[in-house]
Amino acid sequence: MSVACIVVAAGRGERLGEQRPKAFVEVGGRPLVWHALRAASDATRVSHVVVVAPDGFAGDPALAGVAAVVPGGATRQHSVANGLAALPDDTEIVLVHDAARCLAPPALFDAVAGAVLSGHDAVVPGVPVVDTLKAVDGAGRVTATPDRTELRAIQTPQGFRRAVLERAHLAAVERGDTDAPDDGALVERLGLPVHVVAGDADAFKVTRPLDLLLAAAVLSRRSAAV
Ligand SMILES: Nc1ccn([C@@H]2O[C@H](COP(=O)(O)OP(=O)(O)OP(=O)(O)O)[C@@H](O)[C@H]2O)c(=O)n1
Ligand SMILES: C[C@](O)(CO)[C@H](O)COP(=O)(O)O
Repeated sequence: MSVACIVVAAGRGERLGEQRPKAFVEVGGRPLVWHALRAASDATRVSHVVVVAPDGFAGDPALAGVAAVVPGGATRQHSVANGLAALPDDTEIVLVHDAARCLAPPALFDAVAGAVLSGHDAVVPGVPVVDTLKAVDGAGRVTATPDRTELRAIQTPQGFRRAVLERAHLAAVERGDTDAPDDGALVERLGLPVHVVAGDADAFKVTRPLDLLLAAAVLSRRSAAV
């Protein structure tokens, strides 16, 4: 079955606070999106990669060799929809990955694709939550402390049977949803099951400046190990 991966890289990166779009900020001498694309290409089950790029970056050398480069949308959800529209006709399984999770290992792409191939229509990787989480109301008062053992921090790549993901995005447009937190949430809103597989500590999202230091440390650890 043909597996394609959409790498979304069109965000601004407001929380990182750099001049250039976050996916084009460098770590270990290469842009985040370069690392993400390399991992997607190194995954044995992925046969086609589409990257969603910010305005003015379609010709950036970091994207060289990628099968399709498409423009970003106003939100992550719109960017994924643009990537979906550019998939080859024979794609049956779609992985959606954040360029910001630039160090997710190829094995994680393969594990997620494998779970879809084994019969789950929607698969998200997740890791146990390490902090105690509390729900808080507008007045700053705690309203609940959910049981942490039932919570997972959800990562990408997320994997879907193509028809399910397309249906989920179409239904979102019909409902007027524009900014879903992730693609799994759109499938949940269809009332369909979403399966969680084990995530990977290296698939953390580069969001704030401290995350860039962590990414550099992970890359150093990897190069010391070879
Ligand atoms: N309109 C958008 C917004 C986000 N993304 C992508 O979605 C991923 C996850 O989003 P996030 O980490 O929130 O990135 P930004 O939106 O860039 O970050 P911020 O909210 O800090 O601006 C990133 O790879 C980002 O490039 C995208 O392709 N198009
Ligand atoms: C898709 C995602 O990475 C899953 O954890 C996350 O929801 C993206 O969130 P953000 O608000 O775009 O940082």
